[in-house]
Amino acid sequence: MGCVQGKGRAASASPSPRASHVARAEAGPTNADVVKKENGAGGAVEAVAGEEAPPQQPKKERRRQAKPDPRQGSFSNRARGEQVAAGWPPWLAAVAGEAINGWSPRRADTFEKIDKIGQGTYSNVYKARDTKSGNIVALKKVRFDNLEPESVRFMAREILILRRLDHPNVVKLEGLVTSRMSCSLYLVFKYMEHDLAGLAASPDIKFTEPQVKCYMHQLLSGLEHCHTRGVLHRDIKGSNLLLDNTGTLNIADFGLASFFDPNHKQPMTSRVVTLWYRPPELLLGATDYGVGVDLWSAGCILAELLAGKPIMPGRTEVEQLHKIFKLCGSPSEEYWKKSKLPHATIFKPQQPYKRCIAQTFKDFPPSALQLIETLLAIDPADRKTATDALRSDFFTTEPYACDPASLPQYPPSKEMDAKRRDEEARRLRAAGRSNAEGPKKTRTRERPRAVPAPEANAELQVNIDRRRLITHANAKSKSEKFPPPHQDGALGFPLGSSHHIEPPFDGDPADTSFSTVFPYQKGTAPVTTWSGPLVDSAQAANGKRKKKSGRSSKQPSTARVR
Ligand SMILES: Nc1ncnc2c1ncn2[C@@H]1O[C@H](COP(=O)(O)OP(=O)(O)OP(=O)(O)O)[C@@H](O)[C@H]1O
Repeated sequence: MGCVQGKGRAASASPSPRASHVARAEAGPTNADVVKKENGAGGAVEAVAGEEAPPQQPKKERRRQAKPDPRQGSFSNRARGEQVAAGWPPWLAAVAGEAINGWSPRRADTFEKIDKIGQGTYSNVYKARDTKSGNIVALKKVRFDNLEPESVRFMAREILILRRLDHPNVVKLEGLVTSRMSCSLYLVFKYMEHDLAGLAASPDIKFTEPQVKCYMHQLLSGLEHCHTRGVLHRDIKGSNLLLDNTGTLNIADFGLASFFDPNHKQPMTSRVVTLWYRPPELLLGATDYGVGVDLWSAGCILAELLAGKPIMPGRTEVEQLHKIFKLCGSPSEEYWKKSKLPHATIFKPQQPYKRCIAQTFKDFPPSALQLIETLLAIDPADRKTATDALRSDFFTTEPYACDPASLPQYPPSKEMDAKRRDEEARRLRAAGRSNAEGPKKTRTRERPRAVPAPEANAELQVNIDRRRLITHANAKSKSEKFPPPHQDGALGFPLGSSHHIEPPFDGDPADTSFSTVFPYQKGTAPVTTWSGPLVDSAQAANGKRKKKSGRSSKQPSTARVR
């Protein structure tokens, strides 16, 4: 992209002293700053930079911001100029001024890359050493293929949200790495050794009830904080729940998160949340939703931790809704009427489904079952709040949650580690050694992967296009000087499943993938088919079966919502 590493005058530490002031000033949403601006039909996302006024700006400057340029946000030219002078790249200052306000960029050469530890839809994540502090950190490199302002605004939204949050169970953004001449950006986080998906999928790990309570308490505490600060996470799943070796859980990956204000509702996209953890109202096209979406995902995780496997592993949106109705019952007549969900006419089953959570999870502890019943309520209003969940019998009756520090120290178990083990096992099998020591030695079980939030940022066409091209690298394990962002290219394979199976929605006798009784004990989880395609609900409902086709399976819905 023609970027060269410049001698950007980068300050030594980030956040700068002013940053903590900014963080304080950002404490808690106000009507003015909770301005969720997802795009309208086919439109671009409004400037994230306009979402909140910079704290403590001189009056004159605030007056000038009264009529902000909607494309540029409310940040003044002077402020942008100062940011560029401080070492920020102009493309970032131009559209993400608010997000970087008060911070100074860290230089890439002050980090030593150790390993690639994660790959997301929009990012590569590296373990690195901060040569200034000596700390081990995670660097999330956000890919910008050609610096489209919309992509940058999305990333700015993630940064703004992260800066608004400050809680022991929410990942903390410690700084940003870039330079004036760079085309990319690294987000610096504390390094976390595990993620809950990795641990839960490990055949050697079985959680006790106090351990499940410990993880759930931390998850719900983190969610309570997000929700009271006006943030919906919108992608709660095991691989986004990071754990360190002290047993602390951090909610991570705010790439799909959004500001919301229950008193000033703005329509939001329904195309968020990874499929297995996506609540029925989103599958039914709701654009007016709230904390219930995260609580549903939390309910799925609670049941998964107790059952030892994902409880509703749908391959398509249609199948997901079917699994939900079979387990949680179909919505009541009253709810169909009240909710006015866009896809109600398409998906309303002819015969109502009866709720059978209690029978399905009959071996679960009663207080856990009670909480699952609440969190997996079909009507989001019945899921109540994270605060209510924290006060439930599940946490106030024995056995109590264990102390995080008493949790065992686990060997590496990240999705990436598990993927490597799977790949190694596959390689050995392919080499004809499957009957010898291979599978025994690697002691792995292939992990199914949940379909990520479909068009994660369904709002953003450029990101959808990019997903078709995303590539990944074979991680190197040697420690090396961290390259400047612009030299650290993305590599690899196109994302997306090649399978494209659309099960019939109603009364499908072929659907044997869902076991209806879960013992409260982690058994050997079956090898489950992975990520299904993301299908357009309307097409699916029309019963169109698509052939195996990577491209069509990744076609975004053209319907867009704000
Ligand atoms: N602070 C951290 N410490 C250790 N590993 C991390 C950290 N942050 C992220 N990772 C790893 O990198 C992976 C991808 O990170 P993240 O989920 O933030 O990126 P993403 O591009 O938004 O991903 P996705 O497409 O899954 O939403 C995580 O699943 C995790 O394994």
